[in-house]
Amino acid sequence: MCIDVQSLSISIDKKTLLDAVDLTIRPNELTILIGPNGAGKSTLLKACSGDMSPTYGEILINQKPIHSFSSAKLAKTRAVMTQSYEMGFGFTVIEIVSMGCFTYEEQVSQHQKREIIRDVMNFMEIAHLSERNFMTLSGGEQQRTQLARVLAQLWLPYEQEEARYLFLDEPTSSLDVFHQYHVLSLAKELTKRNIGVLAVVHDLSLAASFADQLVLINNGEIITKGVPENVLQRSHLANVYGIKAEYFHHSVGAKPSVLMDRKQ
Ligand SMILES: Nc1ncnc2c1ncn2[C@@H]1O[C@H](COP(=O)(O)OP(=O)(O)OP(=O)(O)O)[C@@H](O)[C@H]1O
Repeated sequence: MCIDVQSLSISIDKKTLLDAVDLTIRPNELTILIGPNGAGKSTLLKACSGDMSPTYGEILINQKPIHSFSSAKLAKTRAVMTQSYEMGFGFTVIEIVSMGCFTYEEQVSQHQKREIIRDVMNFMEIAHLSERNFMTLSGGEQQRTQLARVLAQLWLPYEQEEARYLFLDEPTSSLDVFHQYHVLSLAKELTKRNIGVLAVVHDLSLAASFADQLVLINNGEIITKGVPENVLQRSHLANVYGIKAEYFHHSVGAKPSVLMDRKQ
């Protein structure tokens, strides 16, 4: 069980967005995509979640081609948080979170759905915002609301033993330091429920602290992938970001970090 991306290429109007990408996204792992602006991270996330079609190559979810999934089956198999929240207009927080329950069928009672909504709102610390209009929230509050919505979609264990997946495009971009760690800790926690998580994160230290698999992308290609200490080598950081920086992990209990040289 995994998402298997094989020789994936995507081109639009003669521009190559992704070029021969191979990647495995495993349940029980947090995979983090890093890379400069315009590298192709969101495009790869959209392709893996079924929101964008390959020009070449194949994406298998749990051994089945992604294009063979009905939209209902896809919605039960994966949840997606994108960078834009076009659906927020005119809704309260609790209404938005409730939208995450659309995949649950008759066997889930209204009472159970209310419990799911309550639990995910508590989890994301937005219960006090329940009746607020989404458009009046701060950027961080909006992000936590959208996260609660996608969590609601995957909150109940799946009846079959199929792996599921969560896609998060820059889930920490508007969050303060506490909530950045909270959200990635939560993503990591979800991997223990047979869920594979793919997230785009710009902060290299944050990515290094949480990723089981780190994937460095530039110009639509995977430059390297693996454990953070191998990916975040000085030469890779220099070539891809044009920065002088070093990966540090001082002791087992401490989080790793990527430190920039004083002189660039
Ligand atoms: N629909 C599209 N049509 C044409 N070009 C596109 C389209 N979508 C994305 N691109 C281009 O493809 C490249 C990769 O975009 P993508 O959004 O995947 O980058 P990213 O790594 O997520 O960047 P960022 O960190 O800035 O969010 C960019 O140059 C972008 O302008």
